[in-house]
Amino acid sequence: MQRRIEDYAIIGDHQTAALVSRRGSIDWLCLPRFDSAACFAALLGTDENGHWLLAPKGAAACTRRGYRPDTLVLDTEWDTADGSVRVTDLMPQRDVYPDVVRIVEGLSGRVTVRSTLRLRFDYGSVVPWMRRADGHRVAIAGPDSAWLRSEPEVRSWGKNFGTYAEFTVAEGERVAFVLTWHPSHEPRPELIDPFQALEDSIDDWRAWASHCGYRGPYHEQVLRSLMVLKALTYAPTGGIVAAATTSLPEELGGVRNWDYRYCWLRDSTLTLDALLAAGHLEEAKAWRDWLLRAVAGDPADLQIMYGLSGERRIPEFELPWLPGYENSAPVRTGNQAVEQLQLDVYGEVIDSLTLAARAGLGSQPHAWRMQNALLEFLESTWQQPDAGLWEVRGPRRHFVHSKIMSWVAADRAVRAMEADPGLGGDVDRWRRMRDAIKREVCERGYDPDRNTFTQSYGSADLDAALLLIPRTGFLPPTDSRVVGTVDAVCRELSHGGLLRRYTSEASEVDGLPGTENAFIVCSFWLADALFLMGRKQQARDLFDRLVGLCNDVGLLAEEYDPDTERQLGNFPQAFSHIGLVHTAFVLYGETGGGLGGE
Ligand SMILES: OC[C@H]1O[C@H](O[C@H]2O[C@H](CO)[C@@H](O)[C@H](O)[C@H]2O)[C@H](O)[C@@H](O)[C@@H]1O
Repeated sequence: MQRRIEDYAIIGDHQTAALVSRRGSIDWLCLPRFDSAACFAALLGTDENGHWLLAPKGAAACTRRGYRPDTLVLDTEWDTADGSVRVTDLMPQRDVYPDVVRIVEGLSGRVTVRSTLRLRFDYGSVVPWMRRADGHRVAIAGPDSAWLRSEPEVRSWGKNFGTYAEFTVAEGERVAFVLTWHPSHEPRPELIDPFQALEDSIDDWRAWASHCGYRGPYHEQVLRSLMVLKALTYAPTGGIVAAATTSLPEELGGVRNWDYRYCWLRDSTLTLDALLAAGHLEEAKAWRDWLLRAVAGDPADLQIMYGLSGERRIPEFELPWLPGYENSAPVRTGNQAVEQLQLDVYGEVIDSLTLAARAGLGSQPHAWRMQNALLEFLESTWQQPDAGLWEVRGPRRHFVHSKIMSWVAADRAVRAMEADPGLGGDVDRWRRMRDAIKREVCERGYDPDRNTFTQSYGSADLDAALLLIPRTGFLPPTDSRVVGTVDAVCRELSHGGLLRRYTSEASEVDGLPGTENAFIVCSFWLADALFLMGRKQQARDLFDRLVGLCNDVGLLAEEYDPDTERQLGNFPQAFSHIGLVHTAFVLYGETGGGLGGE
């Protein structure tokens, strides 16, 4: 059975998230946090690695599905020969421990529904002991325990290390299942009322969505993207994960499989910019506080990513018992990129803090002190080669995008000090740094013969990250070198009308075997650049195409293969949804001129 990435929808409780397929199967869920071990890992293996199927008996994919408007509550419906039935999936905001609520409702006729639950703790490897207690089914193994109950109680039985239930529903009848996780050494948590939880979830999401400040076309898709970004935010700390999954491949059958369940400074700051643009200040404040805690200490020890609570150690290792999505092995947890030097993050952090202050968050003395410390570190580091924003695993290089983002760091500090001399500090020092970076990039990162900036100093390769130049303010969008770069990137990186990050033959740059597909956010960057250059219709046409890549419930993975028309890479990915929101604001928003620059 093929599990297509675009067949999944996300539900979540702001601490973790589950992926639900069109068959009605939850095939991915990590408990209790995004970065915990998965108890349903069928997505990266088989049903035996854990899943929970709830659907009409013998049914295949649903007839239709969709989120309740302005919520992350998912309705999946089947029309069968015996009638129609709906399963409503949600993860209510938790008090202490996480719950998955699945409510079956008869819509017409009388339909037999079956639940097949295979809990497999520790990424699909541990089969728990199951027993009955107080009318519940209880799974227990090592540190994990999960309780399954239904309301009203329905007939259930255990077989072949699975838990089954079967019942019929007629029109208007409802049966709710609640799966609750808790540490196995603790007593069973308080029971929640699943029907009340449904009402509360709907109210909570709608209240949040009502603050969305975007008023342009594609409102529904923009709002859905913002909700995905909100769902990827870990509420207890304010940290934001890059995606809900690990190891969904960038190339089917390949090794480019990474764990995205951590907080990248780059991805988080861009998420924040998107949320800020739409008026969500609360998340911005929570993230700024998270950042100040996470990076506290010596600026030389700044990491490019952290765990959800600011943890610094995220060791990368493989899970050999999981065959991987469509045999794309290895499956990895942790991420070795945590050890890399990536100079762009300084610019992204400082830019984002500047935007947050401007958006009304108010300045925070600690934040300004931290920015100065970061700049001091960058002053002595910007001339070094680094791994770049693509986190290449080949040798370090002088990536042009990294240098430009170093320029952004100095530029935003200069501008903040010019606007508010009371901030304190040596503005001339950062002016000198800013000018030195610009001089060097224009000399060493630009190829006058081809009229394009290049991926790294002296290289012939191009890089889609160069499309960000106009939005940073490094050069105006109409500068002939910028126009030349945009044209060259379009020519050389185009793949089925979308863009790759860099030339696929550049595996000596990224140090990895194989190749990859179109990297979705890069095409949004192209739309932004085209718009800023005045090619507005071309930008709008591209945006239309990109919005059309979303799956039926508005979700995007990291990459897209235009040949097979399949989504690839981790899912749903913040980067891609950030791109959608940002470009909508650039093309149609009231701010009109972009979020991250002039
Ligand atoms: O391409 C190799 C690298 O791929 C991953 O990095 C990508 O995802 C990050 C999270 O969204 C993003 O910040 C980065 O720009 C992307 O290149 C992976 O995390 C790396 O370990 C890997 O080297």
